[in-house]
Amino acid sequence: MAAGLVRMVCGSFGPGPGPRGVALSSSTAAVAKAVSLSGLKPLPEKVKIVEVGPRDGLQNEKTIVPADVKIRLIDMLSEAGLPVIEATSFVSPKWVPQMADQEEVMRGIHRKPGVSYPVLTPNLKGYRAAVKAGAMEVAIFGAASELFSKRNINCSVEESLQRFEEVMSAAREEKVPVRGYVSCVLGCPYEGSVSPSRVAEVAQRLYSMGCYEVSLGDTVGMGTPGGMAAMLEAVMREVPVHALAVHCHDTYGQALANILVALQNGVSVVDASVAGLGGCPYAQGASGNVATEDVVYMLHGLSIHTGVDLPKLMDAGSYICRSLNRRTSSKVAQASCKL
Ligand SMILES: CC(C)(COP(=O)([O-])OP(=O)([O-])OC[C@H]1O[C@@H](n2cnc3c(N)ncnc32)[C@H](O)[C@@H]1OP(=O)([O-])[O-])[C@@H](O)C(=O)NCCC(=O)NCCSC(=O)C[C@@](C)(O)CC(=O)[O-]
Repeated sequence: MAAGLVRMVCGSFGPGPGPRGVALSSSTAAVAKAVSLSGLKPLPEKVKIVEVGPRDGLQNEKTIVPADVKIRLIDMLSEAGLPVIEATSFVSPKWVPQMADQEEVMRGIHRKPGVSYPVLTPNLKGYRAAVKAGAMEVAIFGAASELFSKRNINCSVEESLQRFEEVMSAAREEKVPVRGYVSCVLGCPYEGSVSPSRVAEVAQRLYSMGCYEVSLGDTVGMGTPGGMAAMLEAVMREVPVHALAVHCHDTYGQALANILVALQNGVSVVDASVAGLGGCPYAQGASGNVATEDVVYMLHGLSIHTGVDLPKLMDAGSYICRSLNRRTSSKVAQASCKL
């Protein structure tokens, strides 16, 4: 594209000056009025974004990303105002070699006060190693699909819940907060459709064993807004909405629409991955998570507070894309000509 045309395209952001200039919409009152006129249900005033790029985003990279790059990425994300950054996972290095440097990463990050750095732990061995490495919060990860559970953590859903009980009991004693994931909430790459009642059952088990939050993962990004609404209706009968998060991959381009439906249902915690990095090693064909930049852009456009500085976030996205020699998957970053 000719340089002049690039400038023209990058300069055309409608009412406000675009992501680099913060003001995306005319005013909070105007947005609130427009939202209510459009018949949308009231949206939360604030959303907590859980940044999963350093873990979910990088775990599937074939070439090992040096620990110092991961550390710099995490530090840039905390500087951008992300309140929760999933830093790494304490899983078997034979299963996920990319996360084998977890101790070095945990040692190297500059912990910003007020920011949480949870890590994935599939079992007690992972939990113990995580705490030893300085983790102050962990996440356990189950699934609503038997076949996915088997491929991902080599056990049935029921066996996984028993392993998680062991983690929970150690975490309770040591006062370590635990987040829970349910994968395949809107479909499974191996089993196809997954019933909302099964998702609700697994979510309820995680919540009742003590997870302070349960993140509902559309692992392969096959869900659509109708499916999200039906699944949430079932889950919200078992788990209070304040304890729910959504974790949407964007394989079919449905992630933002699905997130909006979740917000309309009262969910106020959204997982996302900078630059849209990622994919699950045990979910063939899954693309990355929804890009954090795109989520922030949508939320700020709806006058929803996130505490995230979008230009700084885009710098973090540029940094990791340059390091991986990869084009960003964030539409907002692409439109802003960051890469
Ligand atoms: C769970 C296991 C370990 C079971 O794997 P296994 O082979 O059944 O485990 P095992 O207990 O039989 O042990 C086998 C070996 O692994 C070791 N081991 C055992 N546990 C650990 C541990 N914690 N850390 C390090 N090493 C461990 C253990 O010590 C032993 O070592 P060996 O004697 O052979 O040298 C394995 O299946 C695993 O590590 N899976 C991880 C898979 C993974 O990380 N998947 C991606 C994350 S999930 C995801 O992305 C979805 C999510 C969360 O984002 C939400 C969504 O999108 O839906």
